[in-house]
Amino acid sequence: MPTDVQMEALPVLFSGNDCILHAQTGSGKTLTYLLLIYSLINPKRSAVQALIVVPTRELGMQVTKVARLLAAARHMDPVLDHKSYTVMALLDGGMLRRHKSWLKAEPPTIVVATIRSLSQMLEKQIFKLDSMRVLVVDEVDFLFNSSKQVSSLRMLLTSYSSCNNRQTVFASASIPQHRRFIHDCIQQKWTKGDVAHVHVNPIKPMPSCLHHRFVICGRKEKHQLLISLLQSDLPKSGIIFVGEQSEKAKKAGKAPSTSLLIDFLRTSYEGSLQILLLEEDMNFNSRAASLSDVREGEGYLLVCTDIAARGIDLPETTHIYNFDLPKTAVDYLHRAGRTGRMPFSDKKYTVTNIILSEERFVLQRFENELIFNCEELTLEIPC
Ligand SMILES: Nc1ncnc2c1ncn2[C@@H]1O[C@H](COP(=O)(O)OP(=O)(O)OP(=O)(O)O)[C@@H](O)[C@H]1O
Repeated sequence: MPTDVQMEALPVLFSGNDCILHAQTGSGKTLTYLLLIYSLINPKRSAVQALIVVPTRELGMQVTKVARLLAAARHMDPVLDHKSYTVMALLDGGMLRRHKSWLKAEPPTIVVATIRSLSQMLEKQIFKLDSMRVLVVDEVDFLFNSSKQVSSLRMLLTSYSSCNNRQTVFASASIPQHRRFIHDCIQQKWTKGDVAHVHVNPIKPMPSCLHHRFVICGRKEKHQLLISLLQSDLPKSGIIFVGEQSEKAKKAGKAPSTSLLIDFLRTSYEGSLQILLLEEDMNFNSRAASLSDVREGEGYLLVCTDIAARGIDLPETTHIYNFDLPKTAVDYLHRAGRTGRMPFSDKKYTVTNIILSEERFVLQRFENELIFNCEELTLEIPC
């Protein structure tokens, strides 16, 4: 059964239009663009026919997994003569040397890539994108906002500007100033002039299955308050978002808040959930290990920075805790959207903000901007 965004976007995509897919977190945008890709590409052609650009290795691994699941299903189709679709993940921290020989020997049908790894391969002319039928940029607003990634993305979009036999899809739950963005897309020829803007729930960007709360406490009480919340909520699995360490604190050799919180939880949390960490400064193998533990484990408490706020799909997550408030309303939207990821479920999921009294106005601003209500919760903090 298609979700709302799939119902609205698939006819547009199947009729050949370029599309800005703008719909709530957890609404099924990934399957939407993958269904377009599988409807157009031909496994008998030996060329890269679809490219999906993602902002992080973690999201890339997830999209690759879904693309491979669909490839396996298509492989069973007798009409296709058992010719298989191949999906290559070209992601930062991957084994680019191994990929090089694979690319030279037999180009994959679909490439899922982070912009840096992709640019390296294109610069060295290891493969070509001349036969590309679909170009997807997932979490497009994040990529345009990222000082490290935006220039390479612009270069890619300009070098492979829109043409008649290629479809372009830009996807995100948040596209700030979307009219301006669409105008730029057409002006710069990143999309065709008749690009469709599929905007689902435009007046309610936040999924309605989320219940938002806040607790006010002093700076030194935050850790203990989190323990009290975990004891009373008994989450099935939860994600705890912590602010990123400032460059100044890094230079001063201070321990990051994530490590301090992990150490605290390992000594003070008495529940049964596995405690895991995901942050930028970990090496890629540890990052991959954390996420695979999350996916295979019984139940988890994932302590992370905003690295896990975009696109990551862990449907078991029942609770989100903002141990530190995010910087912007858009970040709030994406963090909160890591729960409530079962499109047809009528369950409620909880997002809890642990804030200082002086941060109440910031949260209020997010509420106004994203049109949701946050309820105050009072909790006894044990000494
Ligand atoms: N038609 C469907 N029926 C049931 N489940 C679906 C359907 N389409 C997608 N899903 C599931 O919904 C979940 C969310 O989908 P997906 O990750 O594509 O969301 P998204 O819109 O990309 O969210 P985000 O903006 O947070 O990245 C996934 O677990 C996916 O398997």
